[in-house]
Amino acid sequence: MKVLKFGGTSVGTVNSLTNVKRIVEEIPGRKVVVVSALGGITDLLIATARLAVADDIAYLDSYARIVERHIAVIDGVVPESRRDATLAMVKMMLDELGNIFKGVMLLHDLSPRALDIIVSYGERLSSVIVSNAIKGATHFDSRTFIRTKEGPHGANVLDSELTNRLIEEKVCAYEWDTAVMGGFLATDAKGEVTNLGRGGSDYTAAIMAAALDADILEIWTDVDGFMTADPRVIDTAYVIDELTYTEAMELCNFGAKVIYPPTIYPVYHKNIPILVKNTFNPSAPGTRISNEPPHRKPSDKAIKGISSINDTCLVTITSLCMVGVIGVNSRIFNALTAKGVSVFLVSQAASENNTTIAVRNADADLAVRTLREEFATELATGMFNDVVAERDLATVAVVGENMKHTTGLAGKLFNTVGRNGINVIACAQGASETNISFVIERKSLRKALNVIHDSFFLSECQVLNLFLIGVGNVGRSLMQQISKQQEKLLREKNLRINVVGIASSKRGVFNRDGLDVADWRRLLDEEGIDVTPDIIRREVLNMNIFNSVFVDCTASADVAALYKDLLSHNVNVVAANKIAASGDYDVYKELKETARRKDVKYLFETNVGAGLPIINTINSLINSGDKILKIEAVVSGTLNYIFNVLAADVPLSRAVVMAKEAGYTEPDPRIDLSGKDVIRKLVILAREAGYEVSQEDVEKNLFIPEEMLAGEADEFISKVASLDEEFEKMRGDAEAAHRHFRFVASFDNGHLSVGLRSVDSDHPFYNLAGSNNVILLTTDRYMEYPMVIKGYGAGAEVTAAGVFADIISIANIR
Ligand SMILES: Nc1ncnc2c1ncn2[C@@H]1O[C@H](COP(=O)(O)OP(=O)(O)O)[C@@H](O)[C@H]1O
Ligand SMILES: N[C@@H](CC(=O)OP(=O)(O)O)C(=O)O
Repeated sequence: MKVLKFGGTSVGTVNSLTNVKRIVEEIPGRKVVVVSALGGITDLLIATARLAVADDIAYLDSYARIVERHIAVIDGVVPESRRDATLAMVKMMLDELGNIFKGVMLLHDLSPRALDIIVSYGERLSSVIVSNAIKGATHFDSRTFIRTKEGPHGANVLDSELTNRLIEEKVCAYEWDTAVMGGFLATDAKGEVTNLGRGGSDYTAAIMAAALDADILEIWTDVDGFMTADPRVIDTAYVIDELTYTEAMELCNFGAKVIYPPTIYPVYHKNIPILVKNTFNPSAPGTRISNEPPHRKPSDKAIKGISSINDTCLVTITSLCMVGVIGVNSRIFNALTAKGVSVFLVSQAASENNTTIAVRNADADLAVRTLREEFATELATGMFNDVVAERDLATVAVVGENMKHTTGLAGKLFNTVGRNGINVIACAQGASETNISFVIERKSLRKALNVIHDSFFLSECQVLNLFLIGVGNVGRSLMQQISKQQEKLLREKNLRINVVGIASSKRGVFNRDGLDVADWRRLLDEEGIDVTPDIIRREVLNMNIFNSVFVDCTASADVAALYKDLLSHNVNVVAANKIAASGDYDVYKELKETARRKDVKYLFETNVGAGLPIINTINSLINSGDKILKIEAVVSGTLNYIFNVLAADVPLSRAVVMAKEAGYTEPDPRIDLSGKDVIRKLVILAREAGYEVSQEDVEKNLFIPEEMLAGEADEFISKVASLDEEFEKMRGDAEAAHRHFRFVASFDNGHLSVGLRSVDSDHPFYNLAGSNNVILLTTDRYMEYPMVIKGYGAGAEVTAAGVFADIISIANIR
């Protein structure tokens, strides 16, 4: 025999009730059907009662909605032959309910008992409707056999013995094929209406299954089964095929709403399996919960599921005198038990000098008061420190019986959350090793659940969440490359690039579910908000999303000023922007140290030589014990391009315009022409080589007079024309002598300089076409023949590719 429970989500509408009817009618033989109130009705009953007691006439509208919903489903699912009789019964109950609400309003009294009576109408009404909708069904009033008694601290608890006896008498003794009854409902020893607690219909069904020795208990809901995490929080959560009772219990106790926690015990005790099924997709296999250990496959994950509660307060009692003293914990728990405070996590270090317990926020004050009273003498003498409460926290539990076979799991877990800037405030793992629970700040809960789910369940697929700032040449190219490459990276490298923010200097669009980069222009125009760097910072930090990467493709000092805060919040930074790495030395150093301390990356490979592997190479040399002695470099693609295109018919001013049009220059070409861009790059190279240098340390032999650089960027090009003649002469002389002009950056024996040099055909810089860059590194190991790195050193495509490579290196994929 089967016991089937249909939750509020399954009996909420005509459509879902039609499915319920079909599912039940197709099952041959005897079955018990336990139903919840129509979805949302229990909450509506409570809300209506609260309006009535507050003398708020709006209760009548609320009551009218309750009436409407019930009448509508009768019209939709009860066969015509029984419709009038059902309507009459339901209307009678609804009238009673209306009178009760009126009484509550007139008396201004809503006792717990009255509220219990009011909520009972939910299941009383739904069970009458369902029993009339299903062919050949018999209705049973569960108030006549589900009995509660007073438990500790006045709570209603199931009177199992009496209930089992009454089920025998009131249900088993009768002939029926399909028994339909309301879940949740009960009566107490005095015959008053009570219930089994919110979500209690599952429990009713489990009690019935155990009492009737059913073959199976089926919990029908609106998802395909028990999932790896709450699907409303984690959109990649998926259905678990099999769970043991222990695993299900651990997950349900900790907020996995799909099954009410007390449900497991009665069926576990009788070894009756539970099957969680979807009313809206009955052919899906669902989740089977049983005693049999799941059939272990090599591909099985160590963790079966994650659940959480966001209502946590930690209460800590500390004393150096607690060490080795017997009975402190017993006093803590006895005192709390006497006051009815439920403790759901305990953590005590082996040093024994403090004990931390987790309670619900609502119990926090009582817990603190109770412990202060219990340890009043010790507190007065200063033996114990004051009892402290830390509120607004959340607890996460990761669960799985396979955890006990897996070493390094706790390490991976805490490393994963730590790298994402989530601080673990307390943790507990029982020796059964089926559950690791830990407490974090409530604001980080969503991030923690996502990052754990991502790294433990989708371990073959890693996610990077990107904020792309700057939609100039490089930013636009990067978005094109990402859009083209996204699918391939997912397919071949299991790397999911999820763009969660795009911003220009004026507009920004942010969405944690991901944005279509190919559509960036429309998104910014139609869905964007006005932004400033500070607004961008707030959007990134407030999203608080895991594995996040801030990609700066701007040339803005204000955006660069955000890095410190972002890195401190465990956001990786990839910068094409050179300002931070070449600016104030202390800032540069601090950014690198912050990244190291927070275990995130601050990468800026494209700051020198666009996509060429220069900074990574210098780092590899240094890390393997080499020493950089000398750097000679042509690192301005723009200047090299300009000197290469200069010709009798291409004067300097024209060459500058051509460089800008080809997308080689900085947004403001004066940054290139003034040598500032090369100075910055040289400083970055020397710093990465391990030297404490700044832009002021660079000897500057520039070729554009200082006064020409003042004023607006647009005027600059026309001013440059005044240099055309002089440059043409220089060019002619150089050509006659078979020499080429190069703007060279040099670091030699601690001395930094930049300047224009003419080189002859023997020099490695002589053949350097277009906008190419070249770097010569003389090191301890590359002394006689310096290492040469050469290639395209400017241009949106190669720079964006370098930025993309930095982003991908964060994921650490091969
Ligand atoms: N781990 C989980 N697996 C499946 N569902 C979950 C989980 N955690 C939370 N849920 C939520 O529980 C809901 C089902 O519970 P509930 O709304 O009480 O349904 P019912 O009315 O059928 O009893 C699902 O719609 C889902 O959003
Ligand atoms: N109707 C009750 C009992 C119940 O179990 O409902 P559901 O199965 O929809 O969670 C409640 O809302 O608490």
